[in-house]
Amino acid sequence: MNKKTWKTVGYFYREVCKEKPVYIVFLLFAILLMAILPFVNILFPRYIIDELLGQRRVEVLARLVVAMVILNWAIQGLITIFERENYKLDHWFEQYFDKKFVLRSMEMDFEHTENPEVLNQSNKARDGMGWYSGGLLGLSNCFKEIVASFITLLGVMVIIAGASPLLFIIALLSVAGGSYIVSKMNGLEIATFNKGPQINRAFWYIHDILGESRYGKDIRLYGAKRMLTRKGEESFRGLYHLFKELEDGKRKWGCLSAVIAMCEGIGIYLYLGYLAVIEKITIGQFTMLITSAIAFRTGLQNMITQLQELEKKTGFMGEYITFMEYKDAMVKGHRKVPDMSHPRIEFKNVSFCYPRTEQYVLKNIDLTIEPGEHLSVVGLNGAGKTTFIKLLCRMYDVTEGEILVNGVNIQEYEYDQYMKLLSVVFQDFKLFSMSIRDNLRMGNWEKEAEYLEVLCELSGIKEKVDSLPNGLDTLIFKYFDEEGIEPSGGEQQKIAIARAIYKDAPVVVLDEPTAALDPVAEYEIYKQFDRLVGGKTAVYISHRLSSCKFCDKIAVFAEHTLAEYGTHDELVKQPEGIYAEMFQAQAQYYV
Ligand SMILES: Nc1ncnc2c1ncn2[C@@H]1O[C@H](COP(=O)(O)OP(=O)(O)OP(=O)(O)O)[C@@H](O)[C@H]1O
Repeated sequence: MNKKTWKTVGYFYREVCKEKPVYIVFLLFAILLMAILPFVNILFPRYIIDELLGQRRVEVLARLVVAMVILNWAIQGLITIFERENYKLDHWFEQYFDKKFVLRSMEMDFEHTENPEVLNQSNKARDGMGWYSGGLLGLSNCFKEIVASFITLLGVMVIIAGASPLLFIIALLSVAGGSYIVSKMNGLEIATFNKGPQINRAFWYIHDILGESRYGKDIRLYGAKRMLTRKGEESFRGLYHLFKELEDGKRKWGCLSAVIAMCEGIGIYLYLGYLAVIEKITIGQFTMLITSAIAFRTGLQNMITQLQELEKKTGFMGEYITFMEYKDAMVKGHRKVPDMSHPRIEFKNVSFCYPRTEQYVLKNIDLTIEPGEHLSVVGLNGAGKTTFIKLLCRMYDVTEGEILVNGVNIQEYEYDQYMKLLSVVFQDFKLFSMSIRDNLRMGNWEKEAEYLEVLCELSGIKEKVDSLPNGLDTLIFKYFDEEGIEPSGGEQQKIAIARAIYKDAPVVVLDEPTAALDPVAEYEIYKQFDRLVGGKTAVYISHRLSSCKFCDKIAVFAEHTLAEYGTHDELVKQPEGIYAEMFQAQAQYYV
């Protein structure tokens, strides 16, 4: 067994001991009983047969048969009870490890979620804990077989030792052949597992697209049917070939294994039959030795197979550990965030390039957002406006410089507490296929129900909600419920704005919040802006420069840097200014 096997076994059983130590107790009892059971069926028949061929005492025979049946029944029954208890716990652990996996996926550095290597590893982790290994149940079954086989082997060896070393040699040769075959089969499975994730991800990507109605329009309008079908077929073919290779290989080695077992059986019967014919052993001993030789062979073969299986399974399950232990690069602060209703935000000489890229997306940004100030961020596409917000939200750490909130580098703050300072609506916000109420509350039940009503009114979705028979309890999208709604882009944006306001954080960031709104709704949002964000600090990214008018300051991003900064009145007067030019360009269509 290699180091990875030990590490994986240690990792999982440490968790078991920590969470449900009784699991180990049941496992040990089951192992002990499994080891004892074969001896009942090896020893009793010998005495029964010898009694039948010898004195034929009915009373002795009856006692032997009853004892054998009761022992078999009792041991088997106890094994079933312990296994049933462990089976229940296995399910508990299946959920436990899955929950840890899901939590890790949600808590890991955001940049990992954009890294194909991590995404492949995540797939490997999930597959590795699934049918490839059978999870903890698979691991425990391996253990049970290994330890029980080992104990049985020791006993059987004592029985056979008195008979003949030739029996050992025949069984050992057969086991050696069998083990070689198992190692070949395991190699095939490992190769399949390693090649699987890329093909799997491509295959499921196409499936997920087809399962989401929002892709339906583009698929039809752009005639994407052929392209997607082709790509789906390609990845399906890839998967088919992968598994066909595996099954063909396993079948070939399986046939060879059957031939070896058959040769061994013939060898043992011929040899022990010869000893019985020349009366070197009794018929009872013949039966016992045949059963012992078979138990020895199957025990040893089983032990070796399960050891190889353990190595293979822990290899698969080790992928889960690799995923769980992915190093987070972002600084983890531990400073408590003080109660702050009016934070002051400072970008100090901040530069940034995205992970695995070398080009700076933001360069030397110096900017202060005063408490309660409303800042409008404008600029051409790709200038770095959203990136500026992502840095404030700690989706990435800055490459150079620092961001301070109330004089403290945001990296020093405890992450979850820091997140409570921010209510953000990104351009690519996502609503969940849950009720409107759940989408607004996001598990936060502190606010009064009436507050939701007010919010719906402010963000302009009240009319829509009131028109629905189930009101706020209507499901968004139709994934789960025919009566779910498919909100328009603008309606979705209004719900997203309401969700951000519901969070009631001291800093509100809206990235293109009105892009999908009609002019009336947009006007309403502008009009309600002060009521929506109140005296909170707010950052407002928009290409519609009319929105800048109700902001205190405007930051103009160009060529990845802060090109202009000031009030609307100041910037609009700069003759060569970018802002003045953009404002004029938009304004001319309205005169
Ligand atoms: N995850 C990422 N990895 C690498 N580069 C990225 C990533 N996200 C954005 N970029 C690049 O960073 C640059 C700035 O993008 P950003 O989204 O900040 O621009 P923006 O000013 O908000 O643009 P828009 O007005 O179009 O929304 C772009 O060139 C973009 O391609």
